[in-house]
Amino acid sequence: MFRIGQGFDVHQFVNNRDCIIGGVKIPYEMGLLGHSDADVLLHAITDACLGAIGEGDIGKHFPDTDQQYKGADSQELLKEVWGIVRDKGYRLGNMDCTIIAQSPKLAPYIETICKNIARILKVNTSQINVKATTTEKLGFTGRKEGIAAQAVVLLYANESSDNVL
Ligand SMILES: Nc1ccn([C@@H]2O[C@H](COP(=O)(O)O)[C@@H](O)[C@H]2O)c(=O)n1
Ligand SMILES: C[C@@]1(CO)OP(=O)(O)OP(=O)(O)OC[C@H]1O
Repeated sequence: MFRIGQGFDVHQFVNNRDCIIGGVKIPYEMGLLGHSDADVLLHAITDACLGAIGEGDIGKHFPDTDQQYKGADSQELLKEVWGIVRDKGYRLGNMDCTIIAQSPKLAPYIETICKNIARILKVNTSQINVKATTTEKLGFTGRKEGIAAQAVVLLYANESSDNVL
Protein backbone atom coordinates (compact mmCIF):
# COMPACT_ATOMS: atom_id res chain seq x y z
CA MET A 1 0.00 0.00 0.00
CA PHE A 2 1.31 3.42 -0.95
CA ARG A 3 0.64 6.73 0.77
CA ILE A 4 1.54 10.13 -0.69
CA GLY A 5 1.88 13.40 1.22
CA GLN A 6 2.76 16.96 0.36
CA GLY A 7 3.95 19.85 2.50
CA PHE A 8 4.40 23.57 2.04
CA ASP A 9 5.91 26.18 4.36
CA VAL A 10 7.05 29.80 4.35
CA HIS A 11 9.33 31.72 6.72
CA GLN A 12 10.21 35.40 6.67
CA PHE A 13 13.74 36.80 6.42
CA VAL A 14 14.86 38.95 9.36
CA ASN A 15 18.15 40.24 10.71
CA ASN A 16 20.03 38.53 13.52
CA ARG A 17 18.70 35.01 12.94
CA ASP A 18 20.35 31.97 11.36
CA CYS A 19 19.33 30.77 7.91
CA ILE A 20 18.93 27.02 8.49
CA ILE A 21 17.65 24.96 5.58
CA GLY A 22 17.42 21.19 5.70
CA GLY A 23 19.35 21.26 8.97
CA VAL A 24 22.27 23.03 7.29
CA LYS A 25 23.32 26.54 8.35
CA ILE A 26 23.55 28.60 5.17
CA PRO A 27 25.84 31.65 5.28
CA TYR A 28 23.60 34.65 4.48
CA GLU A 29 23.09 38.24 5.60
CA MET A 30 19.62 37.43 6.98
CA GLY A 31 18.02 34.50 8.77
CA LEU A 32 14.56 32.97 9.01
CA LEU A 33 12.01 34.00 11.64
CA GLY A 34 9.97 31.39 13.47
CA HIS A 35 9.02 30.01 16.85
CA SER A 36 11.45 27.15 16.23
CA ASP A 37 14.70 27.41 14.24
CA ALA A 38 12.40 28.18 11.25
CA ASP A 39 13.86 25.47 9.02
CA VAL A 40 11.41 25.99 6.19
CA LEU A 41 12.46 22.88 4.26
CA LEU A 42 12.30 20.47 7.21
CA HIS A 43 8.88 21.90 8.13
CA ALA A 44 7.58 21.19 4.61
CA ILE A 45 9.01 17.66 4.78
CA THR A 46 7.51 17.11 8.25
CA ASP A 47 4.10 18.21 6.96
CA ALA A 48 4.44 15.94 3.91
CA CYS A 49 5.19 12.97 6.18
CA LEU A 50 2.24 13.79 8.46
CA GLY A 51 -0.01 14.27 5.45
CA ALA A 52 0.97 10.89 4.03
CA ILE A 53 -0.08 9.08 7.20
CA GLY A 54 -3.18 11.23 7.81
CA GLU A 55 -1.85 12.71 11.04
CA GLY A 56 -2.62 16.39 10.55
CA ASP A 57 0.19 18.93 10.46
CA ILE A 58 3.28 20.21 12.25
CA GLY A 59 1.35 22.79 14.28
CA LYS A 60 -0.92 20.06 15.66
CA HIS A 61 2.05 18.04 16.90
CA PHE A 62 4.31 20.94 17.90
CA PRO A 63 2.15 24.00 18.70
CA ASP A 64 3.87 27.38 18.46
CA THR A 65 2.10 28.29 21.71
CA ASP A 66 4.15 25.65 23.55
CA GLN A 67 7.39 27.06 25.02
CA GLN A 68 8.85 23.55 24.73
CA TYR A 69 9.31 24.16 21.01
CA LYS A 70 10.70 27.69 21.23
CA GLY A 71 13.98 27.66 19.32
CA ALA A 72 13.44 23.95 18.60
CA ASP A 73 15.84 22.12 16.29
CA SER A 74 13.53 21.11 13.41
CA GLN A 75 15.69 18.03 12.82
CA GLU A 76 14.38 16.71 16.16
CA LEU A 77 10.77 17.50 15.17
CA LEU A 78 11.20 15.61 11.89
CA LYS A 79 12.85 12.68 13.70
CA GLU A 80 9.86 12.43 16.04
CA VAL A 81 7.37 12.48 13.16
CA TRP A 82 9.46 9.96 11.25
CA GLY A 83 9.23 7.67 14.29
CA ILE A 84 5.43 7.81 14.00
CA VAL A 85 5.68 7.01 10.26
CA ARG A 86 7.90 3.99 10.99
CA ASP A 87 5.73 2.83 13.91
CA LYS A 88 2.74 2.81 11.56
CA GLY A 89 4.70 0.42 9.35
CA TYR A 90 5.71 2.74 6.53
CA ARG A 91 9.04 3.23 4.79
CA LEU A 92 10.18 5.93 2.39
CA GLY A 93 9.92 5.32 -1.32
CA ASN A 94 11.29 8.71 -2.30
CA MET A 95 11.01 12.38 -1.52
CA ASP A 96 11.16 15.39 -3.83
CA CYS A 97 11.44 18.95 -2.54
CA THR A 98 11.63 22.46 -3.96
CA ILE A 99 13.05 25.45 -2.11
CA ILE A 100 11.74 28.73 -3.51
CA ALA A 101 14.26 31.47 -2.81
CA GLN A 102 15.62 34.39 -4.79
CA SER A 103 18.69 34.21 -2.57
CA PRO A 104 20.87 32.87 -1.08
CA LYS A 105 22.24 30.73 -3.90
CA LEU A 106 21.58 27.22 -2.64
CA ALA A 107 23.19 25.04 -5.31
CA PRO A 108 26.47 24.71 -3.37
CA TYR A 109 24.59 23.31 -0.34
CA ILE A 110 22.05 20.99 -1.97
CA GLU A 111 24.15 17.82 -1.71
CA THR A 112 24.90 18.46 1.97
CA ILE A 113 21.19 19.11 2.61
CA CYS A 114 20.19 15.83 0.87
CA LYS A 115 22.78 13.88 2.87
CA ASN A 116 21.55 15.45 6.10
CA ILE A 117 17.89 14.61 5.40
CA ALA A 118 18.91 11.03 4.56
CA ARG A 119 20.83 10.87 7.86
CA ILE A 120 17.82 12.11 9.86
CA LEU A 121 15.47 9.57 8.23
CA LYS A 122 18.07 6.78 8.09
CA VAL A 123 17.45 6.28 4.35
CA ASN A 124 19.67 6.28 1.28
CA THR A 125 20.61 9.68 -0.16
CA SER A 126 19.36 8.45 -3.54
CA GLN A 127 15.82 8.53 -2.08
CA ILE A 128 16.05 12.27 -1.46
CA ASN A 129 15.92 15.00 -4.11
CA VAL A 130 16.08 18.70 -3.29
CA LYS A 131 15.80 21.45 -5.88
CA ALA A 132 15.98 25.23 -5.67
CA THR A 133 14.32 27.83 -7.81
CA THR A 134 13.96 31.59 -7.80
CA THR A 135 10.69 33.26 -8.73
CA GLU A 136 12.50 35.50 -11.21
CA LYS A 137 12.33 38.43 -8.74
CA LEU A 138 8.52 38.17 -8.56
CA GLY A 139 6.42 38.01 -5.39
CA PHE A 140 7.58 37.84 -1.76
CA THR A 141 10.31 35.37 -2.48
CA GLY A 142 11.46 37.46 -5.44
CA ARG A 143 11.66 40.52 -3.18
CA LYS A 144 13.79 38.45 -0.77
CA GLU A 145 11.23 38.82 2.02
CA GLY A 146 11.30 35.12 2.78
CA ILE A 147 11.69 31.55 1.60
CA ALA A 148 9.07 28.96 0.70
CA ALA A 149 9.54 25.21 0.44
CA GLN A 150 7.48 22.35 -0.92
CA ALA A 151 7.91 18.62 -0.34
CA VAL A 152 6.29 15.47 -1.66
CA VAL A 153 6.89 12.09 -0.03
CA LEU A 154 5.89 8.65 -1.20
CA LEU A 155 5.64 6.00 1.51
CA TYR A 156 5.06 2.28 1.20
CA ALA A 157 3.92 -0.22 3.82
CA ASN A 158 6.24 -2.91 5.15
CA GLU A 159 5.04 -6.35 4.02
CA SER A 160 4.53 -7.31 7.65
CA SER A 161 2.54 -4.19 8.42
CA ASP A 162 -1.09 -4.18 9.57
CA ASN A 163 -1.55 -1.44 7.01
CA VAL A 164 -1.37 -3.97 4.17
CA LEU A 165 -4.94 -4.98 3.29
N1 LIG B 1 18.06 30.12 -4.35
C1 LIG B 1 18.40 29.46 -5.47
C2 LIG B 1 17.59 29.42 -6.60
C3 LIG B 1 18.01 28.75 -7.71
N2 LIG B 1 19.20 28.10 -7.69
C4 LIG B 1 19.68 27.36 -8.89
O1 LIG B 1 19.57 28.18 -10.04
C5 LIG B 1 18.85 27.49 -11.06
C6 LIG B 1 18.05 28.44 -11.88
O2 LIG B 1 17.04 29.04 -11.09
P1 LIG B 1 15.74 29.62 -11.81
O3 LIG B 1 14.91 30.22 -10.75
O4 LIG B 1 16.26 30.63 -12.79
O5 LIG B 1 15.07 28.46 -12.48
C7 LIG B 1 18.03 26.45 -10.33
O6 LIG B 1 17.74 25.35 -11.14
C8 LIG B 1 18.94 26.10 -9.18
O7 LIG B 1 19.85 25.11 -9.58
C9 LIG B 1 19.97 28.13 -6.58
O8 LIG B 1 21.07 27.55 -6.53
N3 LIG B 1 19.57 28.81 -5.48
C1 LIG C 1 7.52 24.48 14.28
C2 LIG C 1 6.61 25.43 15.03
C3 LIG C 1 6.77 25.11 16.53
O1 LIG C 1 7.95 25.62 17.08
O2 LIG C 1 6.88 26.80 14.89
P1 LIG C 1 7.50 27.68 13.68
O3 LIG C 1 8.99 27.64 13.79
O4 LIG C 1 6.90 29.05 13.78
O5 LIG C 1 7.14 26.99 12.31
P2 LIG C 1 5.81 26.75 11.47
O6 LIG C 1 6.19 26.40 10.11
O7 LIG C 1 4.87 27.88 11.65
O8 LIG C 1 5.29 25.37 12.12
C4 LIG C 1 4.66 25.01 13.26
C5 LIG C 1 5.12 25.39 14.63
O9 LIG C 1 4.21 25.02 15.56
